[in-house]
Amino acid sequence: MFTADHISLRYGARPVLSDVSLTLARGELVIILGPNGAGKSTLLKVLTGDLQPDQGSVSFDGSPLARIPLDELARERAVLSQSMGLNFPFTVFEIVRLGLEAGRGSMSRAEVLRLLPRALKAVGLEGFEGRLLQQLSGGEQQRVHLARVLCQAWAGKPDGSAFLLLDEPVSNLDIRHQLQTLEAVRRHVTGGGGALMILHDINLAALYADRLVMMTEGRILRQGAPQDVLDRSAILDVYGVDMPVEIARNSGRPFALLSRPG
Ligand SMILES: Nc1ncnc2c1ncn2[C@@H]1O[C@H](COP(=O)(O)OP(=O)(O)OP(=O)(O)O)[C@@H](O)[C@H]1O
Repeated sequence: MFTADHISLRYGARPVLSDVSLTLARGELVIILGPNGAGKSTLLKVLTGDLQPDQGSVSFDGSPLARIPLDELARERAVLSQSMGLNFPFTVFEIVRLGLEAGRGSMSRAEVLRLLPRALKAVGLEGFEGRLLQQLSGGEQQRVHLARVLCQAWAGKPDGSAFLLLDEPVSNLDIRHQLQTLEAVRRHVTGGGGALMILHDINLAALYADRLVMMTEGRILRQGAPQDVLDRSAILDVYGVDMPVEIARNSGRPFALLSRPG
């Protein structure tokens, strides 16, 4: 379990996170919503250990995050960042295998290699193994990285208990692949893992989250079950956009209606 306790962080003089507390348990899918610049990615980077908070602490399964060796951490949680910055002529197979290598613990090389086709299938990229990453579309590239992250999580914890920490994992995907990706994350969580995602689509977040976290200006405004968190006034507060919220008959989940401002 991840526990972030009273986190504050500044970039130079600018406060970016102010007294943020958040937990993430196995068996739970937590989705962070909030406007550009709210501090969502910064919070995720604090949870991954990439950024150190100025105040507060992060622990994983009761140990301070900073005390956990990086190779062990790589088996406990797999991270999808917003930008990958990979400019080498790697094939899809090579990229996804990076995840296997990062996560590989006690599993044999042959065992982990069997995870690769499963991950490519989960993101709808069967048959893409030999293609060069640079020659794929933006959405296809994003799905390759998702497959890499899934492989890392599965290889790291063969019992399915690893955590996925995903920064806007569906930002380039069409609706079918958005749903396919979120279903893969949901399956991971149902199988005993944990997942934290940053999304911008309010309705997609409300449909999939066990817990929604609404951030604005470096703070958590509300968190809880989607039906408890998502309402017209919260959306107005956070985004400055008036969106009536109804309950969808097919899912029983809240959904926000879009209309032109003014
Ligand atoms: N390396 C940095 N140095 C200085 N300021 C930064 C840095 N990274 C981010 N910021 C600032 O910190 C604030 C929070 O950034 P962050 O990336 O966490 O926002 P976000 O909620 O993830 O936004 P988005 O939805 O646009 O991805 C922003 O105001 C941003 O300009």
